Amino acid sequence: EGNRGLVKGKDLKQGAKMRLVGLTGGIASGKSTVSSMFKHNHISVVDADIIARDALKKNSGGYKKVVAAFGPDILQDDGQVDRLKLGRIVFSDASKRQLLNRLLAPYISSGIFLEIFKLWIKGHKVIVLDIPLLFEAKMDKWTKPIVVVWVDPETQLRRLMERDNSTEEDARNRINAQMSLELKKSQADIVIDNTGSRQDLQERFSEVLSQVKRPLTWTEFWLSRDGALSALLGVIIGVLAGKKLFW
Ligand SMILES: CC(C)(COP(=O)(O)OP(=O)(O)OC[C@H]1O[C@@H](n2cnc3c(N)ncnc32)[C@H](O)[C@@H]1O)[C@@H](O)C(=O)NCCC(=O)NCCS
Ligand SMILES: Nc1ncnc2c1ncn2[C@@H]1O[C@H](COP(=O)(O)OP(=O)(O)OP(=O)(O)O)[C@@H](O)[C@H]1O
Repeated sequence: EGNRGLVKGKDLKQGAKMRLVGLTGGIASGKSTVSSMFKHNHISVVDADIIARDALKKNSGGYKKVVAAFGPDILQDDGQVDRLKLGRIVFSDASKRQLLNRLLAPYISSGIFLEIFKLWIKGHKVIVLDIPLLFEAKMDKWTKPIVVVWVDPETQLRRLMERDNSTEEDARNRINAQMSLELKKSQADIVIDNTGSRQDLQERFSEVLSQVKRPLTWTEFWLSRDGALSALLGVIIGVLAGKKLFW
């Protein structure tokens, strides 16, 4: 067993296990909506978009790399990154997007692992990872089950344009910057179809919640204390070595 010798007793062994639930989908498919439902049910969520935002904060390591690569044109008067402007650039040009992903990847992945580590230290056993690019960044191998929030393409485009008040062209560019939602759906353990009403979503969510909260099994033992520690060390060493781990 993964945690033999480190903890004694059945309850403590259970306590050493951890379930990392992957939550992903397409842009505007409803991940944040589902993620707040998890939070309302006292399940902790690590939000990759927030970590990515921190990675671009003024004078952070990621900020310096991105400004050096993209030039001061992407800055506002106050020196912060103009996210709308940078978004227009990277969502209409695949090579620039790859460049941005490559520059930010080490900060985002280490930020995600740090958050997981903090929650794990506090004894959280079920942690939801809300990561839009879970598959693209190959982080799906860390998570089980993988929950994909799906919507039909017309609904996705309409909700995206309404939410961001964007043109159809900008919205389509953003959708096309991601792996197709159909492909993500085919790789999911659990699919949440969010094409219907919010009420429909709430009902489907309740079913998913009970699946996510079912007792932890020994198939999850590799994420025990030993497993988590070695994974974390691996990531830290990888990041320090400057390896391209996820992109
Ligand atoms: C380009 C940026 C500045 C645009 O900022 P903006 O505030 O307009 O959008 P926001 O960050 O809220 O992202 C909205 C959605 O866009 C999608 N998205 C963001 N980055 C990417 C990307 N590199 N590739 C594909 N889709 C992306 C996600 O679905 C995300 O939920 C920003 O998205 C960014 O820094 N992206 C690179 C970092 C990244 O990969 N983030 C995704 C987290 S895993
Ligand atoms: N079932 C629903 N009915 C109507 N509107 C919905 C439904 N679910 C979500 N929405 C709305 O659709 C938009 C997209 O949802 P949300 O922001 O949760 O998507 P997201 O997947 O987190 O997007 P992103 O990838 O950009 O972070 C929001 O404006 C949200 O309020």
